[in-house]
Amino acid sequence: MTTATYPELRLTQHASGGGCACKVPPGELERVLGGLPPSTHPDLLVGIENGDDAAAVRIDGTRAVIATADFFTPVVDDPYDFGRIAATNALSDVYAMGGTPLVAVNLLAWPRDRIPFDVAAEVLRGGAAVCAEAGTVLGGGHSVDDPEPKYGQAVTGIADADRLLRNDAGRAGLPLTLTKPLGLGVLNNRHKATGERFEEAIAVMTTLNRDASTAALAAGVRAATDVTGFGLLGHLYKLARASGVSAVVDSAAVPYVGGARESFAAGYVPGGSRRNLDWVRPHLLSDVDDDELVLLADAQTSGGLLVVGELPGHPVVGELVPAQEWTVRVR
Ligand SMILES: Nc1ncnc2c1ncn2[C@@H]1O[C@H](COP(=O)(O)OP(=O)(O)OP(=O)(O)O)[C@@H](O)[C@H]1O
Ligand SMILES: [Mg+2]
Repeated sequence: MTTATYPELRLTQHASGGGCACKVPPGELERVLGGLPPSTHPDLLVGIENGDDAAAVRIDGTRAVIATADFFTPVVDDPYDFGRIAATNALSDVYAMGGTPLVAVNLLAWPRDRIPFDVAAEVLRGGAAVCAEAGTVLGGGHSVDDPEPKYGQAVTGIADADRLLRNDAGRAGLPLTLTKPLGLGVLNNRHKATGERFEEAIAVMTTLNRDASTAALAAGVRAATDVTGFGLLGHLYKLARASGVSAVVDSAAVPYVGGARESFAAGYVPGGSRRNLDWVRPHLLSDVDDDELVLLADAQTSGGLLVVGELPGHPVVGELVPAQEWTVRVR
């Protein structure tokens, strides 16, 4: 079964949001999670206090289990690509903690009365292809009827308990490296509006963060996060805040997927990107205009790793500095 069987089908038209841009706004999420009782279990190495990428639980003297779940509405029309992107994004949070994903289970929601359920098979096939590439066992899943299609995975991984890539381990004086270009939210927004296909964006969103994670661990990196729905500025703000430092971004050094700037200038921008900027703005000092800031806050789907340290082959986009009255500066 392929999209050729349903040539008119446009998955993105069946969802209000799309991809990581459909995440709950960061400020609201933190307010609600703040009401949860804190976990004091002695083996919990990383919980929800700093909004890190996944939970980490020590299981013996050296190892930690990494647990995470991610699912969202279609970010592209092609069901196979949607499956690949959602799975790549779900595995990413394990890589962002410095872990190896061992087993994934599918999370599927489908409006069976509006989209043939056969199409869901294509989504699942895309997710399975990514797990095969990652060497992750796909071990089952859960499926529900839902007014909007959604897909993702819950992923369990393993990591060296003393070598996690945490978002609270950033130190002043260290460079910031970004392993994928930005602009994915802008291009996904244009794809949803026009149906145009952006091959480079799909290639970026289906690239595993595995190699970047392995390179970061080999380089002795201690702090990293993945850049997803809250954008570079949002995730960098969270990392700097959790680490008790401030961060400087060199806007000219930040890479973008081809066509992103033109698409932004033409008015394609997800609502989530502006919300991200609004959230960070009280903690921001900027030498650049608002358009540049919205691009830097663009809600990414299956974005790259933001690494505190240098990685060969990837651009340094800024640095961490001692804490200032602002948390993020863009120059
Ligand atoms: N419903 C929830 N209950 C408990 N914790 C939650 C819930 N939703 C989100 N969180 C926690 O809030 C933090 C931020 O979540 P968020 O989804 O932005 O991060 P993430 O897992 O890194 O996602 P992404 O796939 O975008 O990288 C994480 O620590 C996550 O575990
Ligand atoms: Mg994450």
